[in-house]
Amino acid sequence: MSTKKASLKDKETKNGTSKYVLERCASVCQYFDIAFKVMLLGDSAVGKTCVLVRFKDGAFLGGNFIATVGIDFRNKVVTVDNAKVKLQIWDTAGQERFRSVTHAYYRDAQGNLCSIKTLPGCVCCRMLRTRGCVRLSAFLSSALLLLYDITSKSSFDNIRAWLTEIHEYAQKDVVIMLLGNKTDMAGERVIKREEGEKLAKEYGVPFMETSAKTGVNVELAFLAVAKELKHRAAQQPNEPKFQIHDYIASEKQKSGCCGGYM
Ligand SMILES: Nc1nc2c(ncn2[C@@H]2O[C@H](COP(=O)(O)OP(=O)(O)OP(=O)(O)O)[C@@H](O)[C@H]2O)c(=O)[nH]1
Repeated sequence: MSTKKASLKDKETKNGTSKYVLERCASVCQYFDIAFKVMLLGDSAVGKTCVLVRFKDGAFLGGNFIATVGIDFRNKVVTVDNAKVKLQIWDTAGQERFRSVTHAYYRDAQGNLCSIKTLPGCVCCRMLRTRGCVRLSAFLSSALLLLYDITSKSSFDNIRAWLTEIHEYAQKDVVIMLLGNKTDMAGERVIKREEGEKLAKEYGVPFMETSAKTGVNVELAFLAVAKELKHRAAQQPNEPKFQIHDYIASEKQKSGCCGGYM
């Protein structure tokens, strides 16, 4: 730690809060305007970690499959309508034996006030109250990206069970999107796109097919839920409601990409 930081850290403000911590909190506050949680769910090996890595780093994790143990998260800040939106993306383990861990996080995926968990002794919540800063107002709501693998019938069949579980454990107003991953594996496809579309329509959730390998639709999936969450959080009374289905359709049209029920 630099001498400057060390000396700042040593100094206490009137209310006992270190100036160093306050300054760090303030700088992180400026980094984004609003934060949301996005959870990746679905059977083991459908590609949750790969989708996250594709979105976060623009790379594909090929090679040997290493199953996620427990739960992990990564942050990415995206721009939505000129606002900096921080997505805290939780990668869950698809294996049945970790299911109880995942359940605990469904509920926690909402209303978590202090997002700057990386700072020891973070006083951000106190800062929100004392400085009237509303930009970090909360993880106002959250989204779930539910994945199946288009080459695995069982992962598709299990989507109904996942949705039942989500309705049991998650907050009622959570944004849900269904993703059929691994579209690059056309030769091994066992689930037609229409089947994914039909299931999504039945549950009234947006749907698209993705490939963590080629990157197709991965960014669009995250941006669509970020936009939906941001609009829900900042919607003015006389503003028209954001339509995630229309947004996805128009973005796909722009890119000339594959259709899909939304
Ligand atoms: N061809 C292809 N392979 C993929 C794609 N996405 C993931 N994979 C492969 O599928 C395997 C499983 O991917 P993961 O991302 O680790 O799966 P996961 O859903 O996170 O699995 P758990 O951690 O057990 O829940 C790995 O071998 C990946 O390389 C994709 O879009 N295309």
